[in-house]
Amino acid sequence: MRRLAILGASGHGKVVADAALCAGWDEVCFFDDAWPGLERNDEWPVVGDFTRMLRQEGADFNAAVVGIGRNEVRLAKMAALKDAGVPLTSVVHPASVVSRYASIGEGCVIFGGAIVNVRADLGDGCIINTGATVDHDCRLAEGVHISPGANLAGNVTVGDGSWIGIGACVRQGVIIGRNVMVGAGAAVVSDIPNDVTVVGVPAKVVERN
Ligand SMILES: CC(=O)SCCNC(=O)CCNC(=O)[C@H](O)C(C)(C)COP(=O)(O)OP(=O)(O)OC[C@H]1O[C@@H](n2cnc3c(N)ncnc32)[C@H](O)[C@@H]1OP(=O)(O)O
Repeated sequence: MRRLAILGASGHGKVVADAALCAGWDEVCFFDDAWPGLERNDEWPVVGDFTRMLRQEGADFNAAVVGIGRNEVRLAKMAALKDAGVPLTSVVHPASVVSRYASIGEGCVIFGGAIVNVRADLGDGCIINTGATVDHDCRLAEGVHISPGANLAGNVTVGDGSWIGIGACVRQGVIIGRNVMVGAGAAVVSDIPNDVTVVGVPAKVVERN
């Protein structure tokens, strides 16, 4: 019996749980700081807070994944789990298509309908959400989130902690900096510097983060 521990009893966490069970895990359990007030996340038990997860108390588990959408929080929790010696894993939904020539970092989640094409390189803690595509030779740094239905053309680079919003698209070869927010439905056709929010078609900077 193999049990996966998920940090973060949220909606995103539920999708991670469902993907994990589809991918062959026998059971999942959640850890969340809302425990012990929060006992369940939908179908699944919440068995402890983050402190208990770090100590591997509350339930036996074989590996852990962080199911938290906020990129900087996800990376910080992953680092703490690693320091505590908790084994991290990635979850890849069997109805995604991940090239055998792609490289997937530790603690990534790839949901149903997503495609990661040949020689794409994903850093640790990335989320490739439902139906998103990451095409050939893309390089995603750590903690990047590609939202549902967003499309990266070939050879796109995305920096640490950046978030590509739902339904956005990125032209081939574009370099997106770190800590960038690309708004829902944006079309990114030129390079984007660090620490900005861009929206629109074509995408323009509207805010410094
Ligand atoms: C499974 C899941 O749920 S995964 C989650 C997927 N979610 C996403 O991808 C969310 C992406 N987020 C967005 O697009 C957000 O709207 C952001 C980050 C770009 C901006 O959010 P906020 O800072 O809260 O902006 P706010 O909603 O207050 O809007 C400010 C202005 O920008 C405009 N605006 C906001 N988002 C966009 C957008 N994507 N494209 C164009 N204009 C936008 C608003 O219309 C508003 O304009 P106004 O001042 O003329 O009225």
